[in-house]
Parts: sequence; C-alpha cells; structure tokens
Amino acid sequence: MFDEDQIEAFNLIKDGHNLLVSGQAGAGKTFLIKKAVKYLRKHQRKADIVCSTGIAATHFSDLGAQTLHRWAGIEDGRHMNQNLLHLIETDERFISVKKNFLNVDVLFIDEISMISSKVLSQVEFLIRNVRKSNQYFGGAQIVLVGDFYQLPPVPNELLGDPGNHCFRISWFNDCFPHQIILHLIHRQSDHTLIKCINELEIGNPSDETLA
Ligand SMILES: Nc1ncnc2c1ncn2[C@@H]1O[C@H](COP(=O)(O)OP(=O)(O)OP(=O)(O)O)[C@@H](O)[C@H]1O
Repeated sequence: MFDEDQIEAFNLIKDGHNLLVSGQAGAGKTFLIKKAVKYLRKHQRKADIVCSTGIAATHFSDLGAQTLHRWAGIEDGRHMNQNLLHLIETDERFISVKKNFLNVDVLFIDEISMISSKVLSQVEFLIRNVRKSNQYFGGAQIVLVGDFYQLPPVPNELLGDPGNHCFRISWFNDCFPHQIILHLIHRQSDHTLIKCINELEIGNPSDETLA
C-alpha cells in the first residue's frame, strides 16, 4: 500500500500532470514508478521509462526501460538541436526515436539528478517540434524522478555541456509546478547506514550518526 506522499504523487500522475517526485534512498520512488507505469499501461496509455544510465534502466527491465540518450536519439550530445531534429524527421536510423516522440503519452525520467539542463532542454525541444506543438514536451506528460542530493550531471565541456542541474532551466518550475517529496523511508535493510547517508547527504548529521 502507498504511503501518503506516494498516494499524492500517484494521483497527480493518474490525472495527467507533469511532476517532479523526489526523495532520499529507500523512499519508494522506484516502487511508485513501477506501479504507476503498470496502471497507465493497463488503462491504454503509452508509458515509457528512461534513465540516465543503463544500470538504472536494469531496475525496470521487466517494463522495458532504456537510457534517455537512446530513447531520444541524442547519442553523446554531439548534435545541435536543429540538426538532430532534421535527422529524426528524415533519417531512417531515427525512425524508432520519431515513434517514441509521437506515441508516448507519459514519459518517466528516473535518476533526474544526473540529467543536465542541456540534455533536458534538448529533449523538450525535440519532442515539442516533432509533435508540432507549442506545449512543453509537445504536450506529453513528463514525470521526473530522483534525488538532487545524489549524483549530479556529468559535464561534457567538449560538447558544450557544463553539467548544470536541470532544475536551473528557466522554464523548469513552470513546466513542473507539482513537486512531491517522498518523506517515508521504506527500505528496511541497513536502516542505520541509510539513515547516516541520508543525514550526511543534506549536511545535517544527528548525534547518533556522528557517533
Ligand atoms: N508503499 C510501500 N509499501 C511497501 N514497501 C515499499 C513501499 N514503498 C517502497 N517500498 C519498498 O521499500 C524499498 C525501497 O523502495 P525503492 O527501491 O522504491 O526506493 P527508491 O526511492 O527508489 O530508492 P533508491 O533511490 O535507492 O533507488 C523497496 O524494497 C520497496 O519495495
């Protein structure tokens, strides 16, 4: 059964809102995404899951997750927006990317802390233009999931990506007005260790952790 925060997030997802779901390790983000994706698919909505790394995608292998870079055809980030848009619209090698953009109803982006503002902005630009829409992400519903205290984006100076967090994008709060934090830690194993990590993550260790 979902906890209170998970219920709030689930209802927003079900009702078609864009949102950011965050929470520390063990707060039940993966648990929530899996249930939400199964629910949406059962109700004939095309829900895709993408992650910043292939390893994270294996957590959702039963649900067909892949990396965002592969799903969106952005490769290593070498393409400028207009060039990549042209490739997606005209080049057969990008046919599955074009289908992804045109068909997706709800896109879950996990490990969002590692997706840079450059990458998220490029994905937004591409989906909006392929869908020929004025809405953010071409009107596709986007659910960002992660913990901004965890790993940051990897900078790629050669390709003009300084690795800024995506929440720095000027339109971020406008596109993601709903931002839910999962407060309850569900993971039982290594509870003490996880508590220490979570406290250190936010720079506020308790006496127990310091001891
Ligand atoms: N509402 C719930 N009821 C029962 N178990 C839950 C619930 N939410 C999460 N769990 C369990 O708690 C554990 C941690 O949850 P989960 O892996 O989803 O956390 P997470 O936020 O994705 O963590 P991480 O950031 O480390 O990936 C899992 O074993 C999961 O099945």
